[in-house]
Amino acid sequence: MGTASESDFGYVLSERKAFDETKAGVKGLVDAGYKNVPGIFRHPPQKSEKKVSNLTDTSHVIPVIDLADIHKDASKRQGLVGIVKEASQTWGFFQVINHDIPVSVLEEMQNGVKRFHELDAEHKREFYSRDRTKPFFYNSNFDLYGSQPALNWRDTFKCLLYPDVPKPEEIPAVCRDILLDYSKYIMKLGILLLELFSEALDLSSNYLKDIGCAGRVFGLCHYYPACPEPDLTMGTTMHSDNDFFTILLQDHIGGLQIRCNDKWIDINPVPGALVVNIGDFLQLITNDRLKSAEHRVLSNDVGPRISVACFFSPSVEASSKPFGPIKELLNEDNPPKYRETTFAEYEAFFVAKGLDGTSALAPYKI
Ligand SMILES: O=C(O)CCC(=O)C(=O)O
Ligand SMILES: [Fe+2]
Repeated sequence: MGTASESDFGYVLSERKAFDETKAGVKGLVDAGYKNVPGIFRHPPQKSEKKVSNLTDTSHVIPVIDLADIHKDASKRQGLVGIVKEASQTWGFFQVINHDIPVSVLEEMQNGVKRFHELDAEHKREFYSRDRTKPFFYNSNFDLYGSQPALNWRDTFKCLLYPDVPKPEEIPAVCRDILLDYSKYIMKLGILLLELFSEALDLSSNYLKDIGCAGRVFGLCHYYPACPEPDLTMGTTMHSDNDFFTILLQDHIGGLQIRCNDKWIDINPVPGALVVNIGDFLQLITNDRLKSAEHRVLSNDVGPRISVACFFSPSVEASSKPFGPIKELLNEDNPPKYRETTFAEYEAFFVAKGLDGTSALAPYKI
């Protein structure tokens, strides 16, 4: 795999394979001293869709919701539910602070992810896999063999967090303790968010939890190496998440953007905050009451950028059961907008398609 020139941009299966077989990810390219982005990572020009700063235009500020008062009294809670509802309907994204996860835990989680990705290549390659059923594995570009035109400048490890965590010996020692710790905090916050989403929909507090919206949770722990030519590639191409909702921890580097009215809006890092976003499956079961937003991550000449995305999905058993718009949310004026589907079918479609910029929800629209 030589250094690519401008002209050999494109989908070259043999080069993707050669990259895969290094089992060293994008970090391996950087360590090998690549000064140019190889052709398989070169995206068609898209950053010309200019970044929009949300600093000057207050209509583009994604809310930062302070959860400190959530258990204080009913009217405070009602107020917060209103803000969550508004943000989930308008943006599909918000940030939360005072969420009860100590900053020391957030920092150690980022450090643990960094330590894993910076293990020596020989040790790390033992964990390299494309077997999605494994409770812990790492690779680069889950959709490497998909149809998307170019790869992303990112490596990822995936760890199951609920209902089971991997056996201790299945998790590398450098991130074992913190993953086990983080999973407990994330479940608690995830259940609270499901209560708030339920209340925002005028359903009973436990509704979304009881239908299995926190049946299985896993973390995607991303490492975006500094990129020598960041304008030629992407950290993560545009997509919406294929789950009910996601709790995302991002570091201080930035680059996460959401798409709104054909503009890209920055989700600026806020110290101590977690980003929450609605996934396609919550949009489907709420019949478009809550919206999943398309988002992407720009690559950067500064790095590595670390992020941890915790995906809330149906349990393995519930993945083969049909989900459709919640009956309580339907009436004559609000007929179902989606046909029923199983999560397994939807997920298989999402994975086969890869992050090619198209919607995985569209085929289920009535
Ligand atoms: O790294 C990020 O900030 C976002 C990652 C993401 O969008 C995802 O894992 O679905
Ligand atoms: Fe995402």
